[in-house]
Amino acid sequence: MEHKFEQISPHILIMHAEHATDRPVLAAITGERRTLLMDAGASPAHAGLFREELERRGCRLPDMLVLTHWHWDHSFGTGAWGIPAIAHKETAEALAALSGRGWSDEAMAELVQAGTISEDSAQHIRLEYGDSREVNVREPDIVFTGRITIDLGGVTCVLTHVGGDHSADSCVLYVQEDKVLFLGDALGPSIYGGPYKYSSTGFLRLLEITYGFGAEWFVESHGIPMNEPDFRADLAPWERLARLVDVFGHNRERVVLEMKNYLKLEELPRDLLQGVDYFMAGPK
Ligand SMILES: O=c1ccn([C@@H]2O[C@H](COP(=O)(O)O)[C@@H](O)[C@H]2O)c(=O)[nH]1
Repeated sequence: MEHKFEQISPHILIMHAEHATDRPVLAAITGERRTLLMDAGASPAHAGLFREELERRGCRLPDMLVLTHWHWDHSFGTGAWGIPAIAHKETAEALAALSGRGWSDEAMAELVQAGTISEDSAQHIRLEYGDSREVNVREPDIVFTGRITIDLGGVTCVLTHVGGDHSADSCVLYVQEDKVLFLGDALGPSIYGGPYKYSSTGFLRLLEITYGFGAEWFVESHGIPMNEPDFRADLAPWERLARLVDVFGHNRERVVLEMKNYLKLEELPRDLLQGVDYFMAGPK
């Protein structure tokens, strides 16, 4: 399989997301004194591929890492880096609850049953780690609440807790000098413990926070980096959908009708129809 790496701004090299096992974007942000890693990766194999590329390019290897949220694909690679990990208090609590557990099929079935992970995640973990899997969940070393700023030497990274439907511990990382905002999965729906859900007011709050940074580039963990005009265009129908749900509540028919009128379409595309379902399943 081909792996894709890209220098997206003067100080940032990313490893692109890979969809077979749902590996998210990883980023190395390098200043004059230090390199910060954004997300640890799904596994030692995932982490190892990025490390090899950094070495091949002669980049300074990461001195510390930050986690955008606890989900396995972002955090289970932590131990492989052997560096201090920084995470929000709720991320640390979620990882503490998973650390020391077994990850056999039976053990994962229990976690699925409890709504801690989904069957899709269990399947992705099986594919990422193979049959004789050894999963090492490491707890973070530095725990914060609210916001933490990391000075890499001429490059300032601000990790901010934003919460949201996807995961209550979600954080976003803003690299000030490069005007790049890493969103993790903060804009996604809730995926564990029941049907996928969005709350319209929660989603609109997150959009306001997102645009408030003044970023020129936006990176969602399972997508491709987008400049501001493309990102706004991509999010516009979702923003409209959330505003309609704010007004019409769980009146699905009306929301769908208004969306069709707005988009001047006979039928809504599949992803937006799915989005309507997520908003209908969630609180306002
Ligand atoms: O729509 C989705 C998205 C993700 N999953 C599974 O959950 C984990 C964690 O999700 P993140 O969005 O990366 O935090 C992911 O790796 C998938 O296994 C899902 O089931 N449905």
